[in-house]
Amino acid sequence: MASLLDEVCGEVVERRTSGRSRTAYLHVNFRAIAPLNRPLQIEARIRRSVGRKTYVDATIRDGETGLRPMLRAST
Ligand SMILES: CCCCCCCCCC(=O)SCCNC(=O)CCNC(=O)[C@H](O)C(C)(C)COP(=O)(O)OP(=O)(O)OC[C@H]1O[C@@H](n2cnc3c(N)ncnc32)[C@H](O)[C@@H]1OP(=O)(O)O
Repeated sequence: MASLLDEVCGEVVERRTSGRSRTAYLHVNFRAIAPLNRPLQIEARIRRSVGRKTYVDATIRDGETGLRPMLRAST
């Protein structure tokens, strides 16, 4: 789950900013148990950019219910 969040955050930064990037830190909050064998909904948004640093927030939700996030991450 943490790797998924890292990947999606990296992808958003790659698409929205110029140049190569890499994760400096990844903070993950596990808020609920993520179900197996069900689709997941993963969302990542750039929170702010300061110089060459980009801050990203991401969530993973149940892909069928879309209810409150099971995981939250910030990078
Ligand atoms: C289609 C494409 C899809 C792409 C998906 C890709 C998924 C991406 C997943 C990954 O990124 S995997 C790679 C995992 N990451 C790494 O391997 C990074 C390893 N670490 C580094 O390369 C360096 O430590 C890093 C570039 C992050 C920072 O080195 P620098 O020499 O640039 O840092 P420097 O010491 O000059 O500090 C610059 C600023 O960053 C801050 N900083 C550095 N490391 C930090 C850190 N770890 N956490 C928080 N802040 C950090 C530091 O405080 C400072 O802040 P200020 O400018 O405000 O003073």
